[in-house]
Amino acid sequence: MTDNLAYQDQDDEGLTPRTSHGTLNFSENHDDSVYGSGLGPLTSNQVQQLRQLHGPNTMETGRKRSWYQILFGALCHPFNILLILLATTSGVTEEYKTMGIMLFMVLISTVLRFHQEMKSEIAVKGLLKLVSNKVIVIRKGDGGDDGARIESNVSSCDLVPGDWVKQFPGELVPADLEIIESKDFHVSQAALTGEAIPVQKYASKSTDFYSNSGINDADDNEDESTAELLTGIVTPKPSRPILKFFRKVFGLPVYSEEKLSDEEARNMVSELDKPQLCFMGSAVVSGTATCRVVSTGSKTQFGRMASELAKRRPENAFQLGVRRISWIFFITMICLVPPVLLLQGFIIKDWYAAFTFALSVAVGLTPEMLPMIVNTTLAKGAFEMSRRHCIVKKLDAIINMGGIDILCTDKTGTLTNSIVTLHRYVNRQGVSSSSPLFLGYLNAHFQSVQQNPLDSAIVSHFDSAIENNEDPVFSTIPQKFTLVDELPFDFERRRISVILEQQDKTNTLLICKGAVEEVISQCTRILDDTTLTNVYSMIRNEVATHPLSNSEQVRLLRLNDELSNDGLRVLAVAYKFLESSPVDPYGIGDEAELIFAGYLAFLDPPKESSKDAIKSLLEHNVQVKVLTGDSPLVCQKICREIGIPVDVVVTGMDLVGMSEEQVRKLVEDATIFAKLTPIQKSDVVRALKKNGHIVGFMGDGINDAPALTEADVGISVDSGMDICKESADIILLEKDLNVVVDSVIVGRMTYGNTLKYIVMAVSSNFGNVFSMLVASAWLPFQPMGSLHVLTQNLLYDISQIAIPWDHMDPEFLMVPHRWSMKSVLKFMVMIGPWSSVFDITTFLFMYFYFGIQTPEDDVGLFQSAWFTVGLLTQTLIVHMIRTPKIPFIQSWASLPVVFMTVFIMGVGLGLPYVPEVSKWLKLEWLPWEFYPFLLAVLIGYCCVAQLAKVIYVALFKEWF
Ligand SMILES: Nc1ncnc2c1ncn2[C@@H]1O[C@H](COP(=O)(O)OP(=O)(O)OP(=O)(O)O)[C@@H](O)[C@H]1O
Ligand SMILES: [Mg+2]
Repeated sequence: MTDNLAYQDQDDEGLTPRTSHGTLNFSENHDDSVYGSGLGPLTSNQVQQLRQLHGPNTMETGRKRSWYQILFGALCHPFNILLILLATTSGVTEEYKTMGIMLFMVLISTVLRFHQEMKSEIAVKGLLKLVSNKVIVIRKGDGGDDGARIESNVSSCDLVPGDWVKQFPGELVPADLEIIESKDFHVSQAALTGEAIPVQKYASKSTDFYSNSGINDADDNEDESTAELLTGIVTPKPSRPILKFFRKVFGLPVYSEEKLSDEEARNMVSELDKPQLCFMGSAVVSGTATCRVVSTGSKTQFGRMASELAKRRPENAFQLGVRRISWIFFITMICLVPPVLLLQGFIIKDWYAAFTFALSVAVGLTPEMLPMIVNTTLAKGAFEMSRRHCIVKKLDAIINMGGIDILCTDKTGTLTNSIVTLHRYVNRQGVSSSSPLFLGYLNAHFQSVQQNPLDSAIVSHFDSAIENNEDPVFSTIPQKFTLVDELPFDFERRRISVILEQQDKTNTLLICKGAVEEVISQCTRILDDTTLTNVYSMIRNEVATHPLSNSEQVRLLRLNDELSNDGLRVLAVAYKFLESSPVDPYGIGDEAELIFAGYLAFLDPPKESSKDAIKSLLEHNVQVKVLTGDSPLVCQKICREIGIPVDVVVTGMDLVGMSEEQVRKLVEDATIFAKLTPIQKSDVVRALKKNGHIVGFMGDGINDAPALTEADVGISVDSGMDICKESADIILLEKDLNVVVDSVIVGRMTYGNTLKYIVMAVSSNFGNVFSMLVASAWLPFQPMGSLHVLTQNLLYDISQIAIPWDHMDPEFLMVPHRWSMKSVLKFMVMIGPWSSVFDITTFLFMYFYFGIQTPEDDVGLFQSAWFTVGLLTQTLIVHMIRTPKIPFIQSWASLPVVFMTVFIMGVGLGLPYVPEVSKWLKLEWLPWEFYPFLLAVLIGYCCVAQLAKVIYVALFKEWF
């Protein structure tokens, strides 16, 4: 009990008074006045009152951000802060013009980033509303406490403490729950503990007491264990308003103010171990349960841990790369500014001017637009994807999407239509027979787990058989049985059984259906179907059966192969009679010595659209591999039809016992992986990743969740299991591979535009560093005034704001791309210094041709000339670097980029001639002799840069 009380002991003052059995939290969570008189399901009135008290069952995590958080994020980037600091320094030294320009840069980068991020946030929020996790809730009807229990499907946000919910495999536990009743109920708490192995949860003795006695009684009860159970329910510290505000602004969860202490963490673990409690964020792996909600939203254990959990997410290569690049810029600046200051100070002997010059060089070397361009490009990518009905949960997943070179996918619904129909039902001889249909129907009808497409197909086929009056006995069937027990489906056994009792209590029947090998392996006899007069004779045990011989087993497997080769998905159906009141509860051990009844064969034809999508993926150099739990033959047939190569087929059995090396080799060659368990699916993805691939995984079933988490990009669909949507990075509103193709292209485009800016910034900065050092060391005057440096920088920044709206060459979009720091550095060294050659040429020209050699000469002309040359070459670099081709001849930038660059070049050329502005900026008229030189420099620069590009591509076989 002390364990649980320990972390209840804190409120704002750390002084939560305890009740006799627990703490205030207990009474807070279970306030009698609103909690209802007992612990049965709630009435709608109670639900309303509880919702007012506890709010919706949501948490302030994830990517939902309000406008001021987005604005704050856009403004408070280290580069902006640096600029604001530099601007403040300029303000202090009364350099108001410099200050104004710096603040204007901050304004542009903030406003643009804010605008694009808001736009994408609104679009994604709108789509996210369409994706909500539903849960079956049991509430009382209008008759108040006496009202009938009504089950309904509600959004998990609508749950309140006290609600009763039903839980099924694949669902996420929607709140902290206490189990009332369960069957083989296993949950994975990996999201909370990192422990992948599912744990069993069941109602404990104390819970039984609790649920039977009603909350008021429980409060008075002496039973310590009940109090212990209840005190496990956490109410976190309410945040102080001021802290709450700042946490909100910083996008941190407002409900968890501090890190858990060791003791708290220990207590939490002991909570997680309790078999009768299930926690939000866990996933139901198998079995079913009826539970009562104990805490919702931020009051759950998950809510409390969310800030800790968020930190666990590792950065991907791209995020890490951008951070490193930012550091490189920063360090370069720190290293360069002091020598520039000293050189200038000693040479021109004006320390004030040297200081302002060094300051503006610092600004010039800061890629202040980097965060704006990266985030705007990503946000724009997310917006583009949202237009294709594709929700990006994590922004950087877009970049990974562009890098995918292998797409693994499940089969049903992705490659095939999700509409499965029951096509044939045959006996051991392959002849149509009602017995497998009849047994299959009972199995599908009585199982409590939500039906999958195969079960739905059986039920709807059976219903239409009743409608068509195919067999009059059919219509009376469900009423003749009651469900006694059930052995739920799992992906290891690949079978599901129900145990039914005939209402006249004559027989107890186990009906098993599942994957062919897995069912036949449990059969010892086979139904002699020829003696069947009507299906009742079978369940009355009036039909002959005979032992299943080895040769007959082989024949059955051959029949399965024949059906599978026709593209049919086959399930085997078997049954047996059981003792009606066994000593031990029914269990998986009862699935033995079964009587084989026949096959059900389903039609699940390939999707028309997937053929084009596969072709397009292959054209875009994305290999497609199918990872399925289904049989290899059906999968091969479908793959052949839609154009996936089927050279090497691997099954789950092949992988068992293989070394990591062998698996890594095998996964390269094979395209079809059949009969995989969920863990094997994720093993295959991991092996591919280890081989150096960027792997996308698309799936929608509970068995796909581990692989979705493992993959670089997990893709799921709105109609998929909750756990899949939770594990995925990208959710599609329609399960269509063509949307994946579009997303890959958007990803590559986004990556290209981001990288374009990064390599432009690194290479032009690298060149500038050289030019500045040479100029400072050589010239006895400033090569450019600080105001010139800043204005040039500002104009250059403006010319680049259209980059997120640029396009990439079609060739670039045809291949996957991945972040490589090495490439960026190579680029910087190989391409960067060329601009310095032309800067130094300009110095020489001004020095010798115009004779500007001492501070007494026309320094203003020198500065104006370098201002113009620097601005024009820098702006041209946008066109040079965006493509490995010849700009304007082989490849054009998008209209916004062309417009912005031409506009800025025009402004640069015109500025010296605008009377007031040129005076303000200290720019001078340039004589006509300068212009032929300028033209020669620009042409020379383009030629040299093009040559450098050709050499670079020839050497490294890549262009970023
Ligand atoms: N409702 C069911 N009843 C009995 N057996 C089932 C049922 N659902 C699936 N199985 C068996 O388990 C096997 C694996 O399940 P399933 O086909 O759903 O795996 P999967 O990997 O999700 O396949 P896919 O790639 O087609 O989505 C199936 O081939 C089938 O034999
Ligand atoms: Mg599936």
